[in-house]
Amino acid sequence: MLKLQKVSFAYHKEPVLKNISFEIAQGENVSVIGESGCGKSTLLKLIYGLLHTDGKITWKGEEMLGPNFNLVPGESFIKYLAQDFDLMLPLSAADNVGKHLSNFYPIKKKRRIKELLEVVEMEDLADKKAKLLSGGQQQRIALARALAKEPEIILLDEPFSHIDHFRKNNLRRKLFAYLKEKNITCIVATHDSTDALSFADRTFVLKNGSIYADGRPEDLYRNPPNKYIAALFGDVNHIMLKNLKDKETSRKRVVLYPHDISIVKSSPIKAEVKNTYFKGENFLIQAKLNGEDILVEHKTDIKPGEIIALSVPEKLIEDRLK
Ligand SMILES: Nc1ncnc2c1ncn2[C@@H]1O[C@H](COP(=O)(O)OP(=O)(O)OP(=O)(O)O)[C@@H](O)[C@H]1O
Repeated sequence: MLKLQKVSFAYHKEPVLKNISFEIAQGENVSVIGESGCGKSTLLKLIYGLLHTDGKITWKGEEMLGPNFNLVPGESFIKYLAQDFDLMLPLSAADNVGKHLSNFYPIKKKRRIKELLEVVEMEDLADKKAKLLSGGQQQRIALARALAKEPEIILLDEPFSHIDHFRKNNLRRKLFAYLKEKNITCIVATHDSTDALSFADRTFVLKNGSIYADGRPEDLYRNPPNKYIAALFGDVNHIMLKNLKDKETSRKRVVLYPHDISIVKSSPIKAEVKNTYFKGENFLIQAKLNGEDILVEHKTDIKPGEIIALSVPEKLIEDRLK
């Protein structure tokens, strides 16, 4: 188990992380989400041992003492994939992957490099120099290198940020299945809601230097406690209740995703369409509801200027207000 107790950190005066405590089980996949600058990378660097904290970080009961006590910062059983990939550019893709593997068993080493290149779908480019690879290809090689020595914990900072959509989904499925199979504990700092929703066992939301929410991704998505959390998963509305409910007088607002709101034949809730955006399977309709901007998902295009009637299930509103 990875355990953090009262971990705080400041680069200068202002603390970036304040009294963070949590436990992560071996083999668990945790995603860390939060707005840019909230401290996701800093948290990973603290766990890896690049930054010092007065708090306590333990793995399987052993305290990790951090850079003030280790000659070479960074724990050997942890791999940290930073946002800059730190590859050896003159070396080939394969040599980068095998950089930390022992030369004592050359056949074993070759087999391991091949296995890893397959995981990141880079077998065809094994002999190409890293400097000649694209950003996404370099990122995949850096991922393979991080896995090479089978770490006990892997810390991934925006691991798919340079990889195209087409490849990303397949790579994600392969990588996270591989980590589960090997029981490698994984923490992913990400802006990408798919990383958080589809693959994580648990999601931490960071805000103002603290763990603002800690839960199953499904629960955080379905019942977002507030707009900040809902917005991390995509477009979100924060609508005045009185614009949705007759006789409502309070100033309460409710968090609703665009797909929570339906366009119906008739209803007392009327809005004027301002813009329509094609989103593949659906259109995102931007409309004005009593002066408030509202986003609604709909199967077909609707022209600006048209008046639409909207409906939201009562039960959903009640649940979101709880
Ligand atoms: N080396 C540094 N020196 C001083 N301040 C830093 C340093 N690195 C980060 N910071 C500051 O610490 C805060 C947290 O940064 P961090 O990189 O951990 O955030 P993040 O959530 O990972 O951001 P992003 O999502 O944009 O990658 C930011 O305000 C940032 O400006």
